[in-house]
Amino acid sequence: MTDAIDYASYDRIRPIRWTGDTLELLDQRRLPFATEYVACADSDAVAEAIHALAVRGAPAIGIAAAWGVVLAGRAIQARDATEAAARLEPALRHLNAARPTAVNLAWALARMRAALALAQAGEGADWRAALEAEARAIETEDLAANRAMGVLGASLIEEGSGVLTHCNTGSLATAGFGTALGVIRAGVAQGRVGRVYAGETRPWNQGARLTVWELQQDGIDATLIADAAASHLMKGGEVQWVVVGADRICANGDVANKIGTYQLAIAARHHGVRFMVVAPSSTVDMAMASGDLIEIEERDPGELLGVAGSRTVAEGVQAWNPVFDVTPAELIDAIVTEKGIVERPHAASMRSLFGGA
Ligand SMILES: CSC[C@H]1O[C@H](OP(=O)(O)O)[C@H](O)[C@@H]1O
Repeated sequence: MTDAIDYASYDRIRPIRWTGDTLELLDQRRLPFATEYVACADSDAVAEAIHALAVRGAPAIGIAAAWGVVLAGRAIQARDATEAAARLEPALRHLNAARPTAVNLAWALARMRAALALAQAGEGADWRAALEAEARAIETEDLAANRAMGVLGASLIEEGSGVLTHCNTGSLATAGFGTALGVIRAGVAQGRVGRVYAGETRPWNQGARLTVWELQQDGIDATLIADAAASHLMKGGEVQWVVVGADRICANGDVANKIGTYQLAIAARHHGVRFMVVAPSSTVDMAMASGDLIEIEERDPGELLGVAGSRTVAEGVQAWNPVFDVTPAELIDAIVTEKGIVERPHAASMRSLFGGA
């Protein structure tokens, strides 16, 4: 069934470009009406781009941070990998502080630290080359994982199904092809997904500005709905699966994802719609026991007070802007990763696929 998928045709959108000297990031604040790249010449610029959502999406921010470490390595002098590790630590901590919820950021930085430790063991081998090789490996592994998850997740979906997705989990949020959007792409190619619905995903509108634009580039018809229309859509029987991404998957199967995911899971269970979470194993955090321990990022309330720069709320009104929530494992029918599928996840089934912390 994978021969139905022309993966190369999904590679048109490249949110992260390493030029050899700088990191170019497709500015997702400007999409879909302007295609502009932010050129980052140092790791601080990468950290700022991650915090400002010029680049966003759990896997994508990990990949960008890895290249940020490569840029930091270009900016220091160090006799060997041991000295480099000490001199680079402030830059890694600054990158890690850019956003708290997606574990992929910390996971990628831990991979970069490990690459330095390995170079250290190699008696001061070319540690800059080791960092660049690791950043490239993180990126290529993510693309391979997405392509594998696409087919794996699609295999759960019966022919002609309707699917609702949330936020953006496509090429813009990853090294390519996407996580939940990869399942939708594979499912459409195989005739398993017949109808695609995307929630606008207030307040940053990742669904309205990014997901339906990505699918349009693929020639895939998607219907945009207001977040508030999701339960009404499910009640009408048009949707058999809700398919979403993740920012952190805990040891007991609880999942942090874009705000609004939790209420989609509640509505899905009420209406007999199945709920699938799709994420690479770099999003699994077996060291975090449950979702109530996850730090939920709260962003500027101003993101709620207007749209595209024009204010929609009266002056002086208070707003609260948590941008993630936690869906408990008992509301999830399947967690799909490149390592395999955990159906009806719980601590034991998570351990059997991912081992202990
Ligand atoms: C495959 S992206 C995973 C995840 O990241 C997004 O958050 P954000 O747009 O704030 O970076 C969203 O929660 C996606 O589901």
